[in-house]
This record gives sequence, structure tokens and C-alpha cells, in this order.
Amino acid sequence: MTLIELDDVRRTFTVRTKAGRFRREKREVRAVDGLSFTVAAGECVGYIGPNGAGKSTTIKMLTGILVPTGGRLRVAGIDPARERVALARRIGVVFGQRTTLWWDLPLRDSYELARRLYRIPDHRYRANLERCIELLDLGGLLDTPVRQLSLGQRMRGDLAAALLHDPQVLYLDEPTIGLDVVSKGRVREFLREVNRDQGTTVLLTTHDLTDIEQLCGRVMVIDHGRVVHDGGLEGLHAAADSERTLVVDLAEAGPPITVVGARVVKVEGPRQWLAFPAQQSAAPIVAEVAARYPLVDLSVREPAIEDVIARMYAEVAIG
Ligand SMILES: Nc1ncnc2c1ncn2[C@@H]1O[C@H](COP(=O)(O)OP(=O)(O)OP(=O)(O)O)[C@@H](O)[C@H]1O
Repeated sequence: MTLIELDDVRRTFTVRTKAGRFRREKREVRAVDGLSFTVAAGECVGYIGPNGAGKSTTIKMLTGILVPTGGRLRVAGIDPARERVALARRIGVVFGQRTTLWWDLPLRDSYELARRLYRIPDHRYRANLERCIELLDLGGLLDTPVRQLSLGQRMRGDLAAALLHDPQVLYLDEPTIGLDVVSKGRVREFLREVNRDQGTTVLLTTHDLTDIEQLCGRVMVIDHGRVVHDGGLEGLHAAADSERTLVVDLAEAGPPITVVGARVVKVEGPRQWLAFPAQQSAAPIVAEVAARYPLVDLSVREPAIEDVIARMYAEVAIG
């Protein structure tokens, strides 16, 4: 079943820019420039792209906040801009950089307000709240005013608030931004559960490719308001010939190490950076480093989305 449907959707903004001392010029920005795609019920789709690509504009149109200037858009059969109230019952939205919770109220009160606003039946509200409290470990936080929560705690609180009314679709805009490694892991685990066990359709915008790798079977890359890749993350890495980085901390400083399948790109004292093809598993490289060198610590870093896209264009130009 198709849940999200875009057919040649466009959104332009007219901006006035300074042209000379007194003159101002009108300029049209095509934030979304002919988007066509569908998302089936139950999918978890990564929606990524460089800054200014048109991601937020798309999400705003999907929630009905912005009206498209052209094309056709439907979410659960609803035209978002025309039927915002009907749509609100079917969607949940989480913005990593803003909260939908009431700043001065305890979490519990924000949830109670959501219950009334969405007229959530008692049994559904109780079941959903209990599930969220357990999975997001919110038990000890319910009576804390939101302004006193850490960023990670607040994000967990926001996720629960977005799901209390059983939305069919969840839009997430940078849900792991600014979180530490442990909080990121917890948020991702929760989202996996929501998508897999509850069947909630997820559209995820992020700058962290680990989010995509761990959650999304499909990734759409948008640039200049158009889709430039739609498929698996592997396919994206293959198209871009992208590389991941293994950062190793050795017991002491030394010359660049030699490992099959990876090359040292930077050395700083005992720390060395090794690049290897992103589609390849890090496991054999880690095993070889660990077997041959005195290893203290290591981590794997995903390539930056901007780099992947730049390399994708470079490949197209060469290819
Ligand atoms: N209200 C607005 N008025 C004028 N231009 C806008 C407006 N909103 C967005 N734009 C422009 O539209 C383009 C797409 O912006 P959008 O915020 O959708 O990008 P994004 O992919 O979400 O970027 P980011 O990753 O930085 O959040 C940009 O050039 C932006 O400057």
C-alpha cells in the first residue's frame, strides 16, 4: 500500500537580494524542483542531502505547513495542505533541533495534552505510554520539567510524544543531532522497534550516515530539489566509490601501519586514520590490525554525506 505519494512536486520561494546600493532584485529559489516518488506502508526511508537541498521544504509540505507551488502530493490519501487537521492524526513529527514538548511542564503533562488534543482512546494512550516509558527508559523523567532534561532525555521524550496517537507515518528531522553515542544508540534501537514491530512508516532526515546504515533499507538522496539517488545505501556507496575511515589508537607512535584492504591517510602521534571502501566490512581490517599491532582503541567513521554526494558527481563526470 502506498502511503506517501509525490508527483512532480515543486516549491519555489521568491527572495529579494541586494543589487547595488539602493536596488533590490527579486530572485526565485527552486527549493523543491519536480519531486516524484512513493513510499510504501512500513518502509523506513532515509531522506538525505547537502545543506539547502530541499529536505526540510519537502517535510514541511508533507506535514501541510507549506503549500506546494506545483504538482500533486498525498499522505495516506490526504492532501496535506488542504486537510491539515485530518492529517495530524496520521502523522508524528520529531525535529531534533526543536521540541514539541511544553518547556515548563513535566513530560507527563505534555503527554496528557497530546491525549486530549488527538482524542486518543484511553486504552491506546495507556498502552503506548507504557511501551514508550519502557523502551525509552522514561520512567524516572515523567515528572521533570522539560527544560531540566538533557538533550538525549528530551529527544526520547519527544519521540514518545510523537507516537502516542498511533501515527501511520513518522517524520524525523535529524533525530540524533548533538546526541552522545549511547543516546544515539538508544534512539536508533527505539526507531527500529517502532518501524519493525509497530509497522510505522518512517521518513528520516539526517546528516549521520550511521542512522541510515542501521535503520533504513532505502535511501533517497536529494540535491537542488531533485532526487539524485533512490536505492540501498550500498548502491549509493558504490555509485560514489565512497570510503569509511578506521581510526586506530596504538600503544605508541610509529610509522604508518600496513594492512590489506586499507591505506593510512593520516598519522598523529599514536593515532592513525585508515581509509577503506565503504561497501566493505571493517571486521577483517580490524582483526588484522589487532593481530599485528598493539591496539588501545578504535572506531569506524562513516563518510560525510557532502563527500559522498561530491564523489557521486565526480564519478558521473568521469564515468
Ligand atoms: N522560507 C524560505 N524563504 C526563502 N527561501 C527558502 C525558504 N525556505 C527554504 N528556502 C531555500 O530553499 C532551499 C532549500 O531549503 P531547505 O531548508 O529545504 O533545505 P534542507 O535540505 O533542509 O537544508 P538543511 O540540511 O540545511 O536543513 C535553500 O536554498 C533555502 O535557502
